Amino acid sequence: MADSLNSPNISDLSEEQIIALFADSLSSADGIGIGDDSSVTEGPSGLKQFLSTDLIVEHVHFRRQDISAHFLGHKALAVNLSDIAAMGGRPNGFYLSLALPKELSVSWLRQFRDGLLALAKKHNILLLGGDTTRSQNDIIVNITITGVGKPRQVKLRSEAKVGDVLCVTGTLGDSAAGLKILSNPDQYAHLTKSERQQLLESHQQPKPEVEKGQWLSQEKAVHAMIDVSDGLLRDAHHIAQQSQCRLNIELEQLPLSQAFKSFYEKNGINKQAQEFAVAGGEDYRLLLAVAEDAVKDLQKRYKQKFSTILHQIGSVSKGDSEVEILRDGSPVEVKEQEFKHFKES
Ligand SMILES: Nc1ncnc2c1ncn2[C@@H]1O[C@H](COP(=O)(O)OP(=O)(O)OP(=O)(O)O)[C@@H](O)[C@H]1O
Ligand SMILES: Cc1ncc(C[n+]2csc(CCOP(=O)(O)O)c2C)c(N)n1
Ligand SMILES: [Mg+2]
Repeated sequence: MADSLNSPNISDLSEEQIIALFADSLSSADGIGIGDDSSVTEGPSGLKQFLSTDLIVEHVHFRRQDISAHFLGHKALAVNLSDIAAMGGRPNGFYLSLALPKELSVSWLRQFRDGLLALAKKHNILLLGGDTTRSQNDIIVNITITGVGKPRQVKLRSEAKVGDVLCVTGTLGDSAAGLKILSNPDQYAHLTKSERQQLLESHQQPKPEVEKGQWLSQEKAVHAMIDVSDGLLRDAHHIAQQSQCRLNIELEQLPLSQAFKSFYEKNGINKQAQEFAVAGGEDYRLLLAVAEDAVKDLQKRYKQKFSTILHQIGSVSKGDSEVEILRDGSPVEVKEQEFKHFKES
């Protein structure tokens, strides 16, 4: 008791510092434990087993009036599937834990279930168990997901190499723009109905890139992979820290959707749009470090397979474990706020 009186509270710590209280090091040399998008252990039939867990908390990850129960069910599973995708794994089962306030309607819960199970069915994965309890006021959802992959195809955050090229599987910033629209609906009347719809959909119904992750995992030239959940800047930082090299991201190369550009057009501030896209979170795209001599061929085959572009957005170089953001080749300081649950690390 006396100790807690003198103790600062946890808002003085970063998320990384809080996690470090439970783990000696965030980067385990063999990639087995804490520090990646999932843990990696021995699985059945000589495969590796992936396991990951994610919390969704009302007021932190969503506001009840902003998202239907169906979409929330979808999103709760999607963010977990994305972590398995980032490892190059094939998801195979999940557990669902719920803390629910007594006043919640049965109809809300049924719709949540339908959204969740529709996505589970699409990915052919089974609900294996969970836990159910009461909460005072807020809805809290936790999903733990499992997956498998071939040992040589496991993609870690720690394997980026100096000279690699950075690629991203799709546009960035749409989800963060969707969140802005939900927060200030009147400010974005200049968007067409379909632009608005597209941005809201990215936020409320993200599409985890499971098939792309598995396809990319077969490529030896893909050295490292992570999913972009906290925002490109923060997630690139995780690769930089764990691979102990410098990541350089070129703002002009960032893939931005037409709807996202329109979202920003009103102010005519394109520079700000790029910075918003680099900082904004919940994109659920894959960021990868690829051997430079293989990237052109990989992009060609990726285009043939998925009819979409694997965007080249930067490079990996020797240096401190930091991320440098460049505009026209010169470093810039990004002023947009990154998403942080706690203090800046
Ligand atoms: N309380 C905790 N105790 C032990 N390990 C933790 C704890 N919280 C997070 N971790 C581990 O720390 C690493 C980073 O966690 P984090 O939640 O940031 O994962 P992420 O994939 O980067 O983000 P997201 O939660 O958006 O999927 C992961 O390996 C995770 O398992
Ligand atoms: C009401 C509300 N406020 C803010 C946000 C934005 N947001 C919440 S969590 C997160 C990063 C990933 O989280 P985690 O690492 O916990 O998976 C982001 C960008 C939101 N979706 N809803
Ligand atoms: Mg992740």
